[in-house]
Amino acid sequence: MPDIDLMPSRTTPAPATGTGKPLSVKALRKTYSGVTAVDEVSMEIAAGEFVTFLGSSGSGKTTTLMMIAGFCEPDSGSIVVGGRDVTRLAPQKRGLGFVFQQYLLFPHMTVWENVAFPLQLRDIPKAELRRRVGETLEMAGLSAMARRRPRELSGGQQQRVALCRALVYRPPVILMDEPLGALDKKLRDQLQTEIKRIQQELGLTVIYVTHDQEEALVLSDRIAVMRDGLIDQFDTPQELFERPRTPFVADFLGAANFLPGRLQQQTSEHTLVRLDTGGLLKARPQSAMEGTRVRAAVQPGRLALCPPGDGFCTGTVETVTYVGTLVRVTVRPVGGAATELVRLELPAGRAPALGENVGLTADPANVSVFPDVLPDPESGG
Ligand SMILES: Nc1ncnc2c1ncn2[C@@H]1O[C@H](COP(=O)(O)OP(=O)(O)OP(=O)(O)O)[C@@H](O)[C@H]1O
Repeated sequence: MPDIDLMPSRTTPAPATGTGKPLSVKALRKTYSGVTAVDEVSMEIAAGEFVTFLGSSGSGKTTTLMMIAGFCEPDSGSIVVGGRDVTRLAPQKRGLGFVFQQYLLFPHMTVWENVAFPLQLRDIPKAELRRRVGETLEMAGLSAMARRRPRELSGGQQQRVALCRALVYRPPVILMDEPLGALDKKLRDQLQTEIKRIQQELGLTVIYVTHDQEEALVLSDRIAVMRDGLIDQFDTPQELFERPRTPFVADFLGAANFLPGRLQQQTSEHTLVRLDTGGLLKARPQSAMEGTRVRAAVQPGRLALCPPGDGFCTGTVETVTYVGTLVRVTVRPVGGAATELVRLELPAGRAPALGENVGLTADPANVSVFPDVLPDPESGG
């Protein structure tokens, strides 16, 4: 973590108004001793958008955020905030708000003083300051704790104070790096809802970093799925789910089943895949060549049971696990060489019996097809 000065400088320009693009990133690149951490990341973020960088550890999320914040210098590329190129500006001159996993509150100051500090730095008149701090604390449910010091607060309350301090001066963009990472699951869920509510109420533009898929799905208008320093796909949660562009996205977001087979027919309406288990699976149209090896991806929640012989595959139920109102089922397909279990998520009322012989079916609109990178078994490779 760099030496962070969280406060805006007195010369920070007025935040951009709610029009146009508050943030534009072009071809950002960063290498560390020959290792590429971020490789040509570009994106445009609209006013009021909640955008999340999602990816596994080491995918370049924090490095990208730190370059936008100004704590890490890019090798190349540019960052434009509210129409102004800030690529070479110090963090405190970019006028952005920050919330990190570590709360970084001033321990000797009360909650009120912590939140008022950014406004004092900017010489905001006293009456205006009182109004804005009061409103911000109220919104975050912290009014009753205004006189406490950080050590007298829980982790969740401290993080709310940090959030208030970031939004009290209404920066055009707020950057958050795993802000809920140190909290337990229940508190995380509660604060996610609060962050989303405040963001929507104030129309804030937020860039958020997390490795937690569920958190990203709950919070985001758009998610940039990152892998090896690159954005695999930058889309709405629904698009990522329904139209993943890479196997990585399908797997990372939906823990998809990948069913190997060969592309049999391609029309403008659908793609037909002859699965290795023998059945025919209909998917949405793709741009792969007929005859090539492919993997059909379908999420567990998008599969349904049908009578054996009716669907794209028949198999035996191996496990049935109840998870609240859902039931997780695994099916061992019969036929062909494929032995991978197929995972389903069904409403609890539709649970099959262990050992039952079932058919599997899926709406073609929910099936993606990707070229297979594995050697073709029929070519002897
Ligand atoms: N200061 C540094 N020096 C050398 N390598 C670095 C440095 N910071 C990051 N890296 C490397 O750059 C890559 C991207 O790191 P980054 O922290 O951006 O990933 P991340 O997706 O945020 O991961 P995490 O979720 O674990 O924080 C990693 O391979 C990491 O080891």
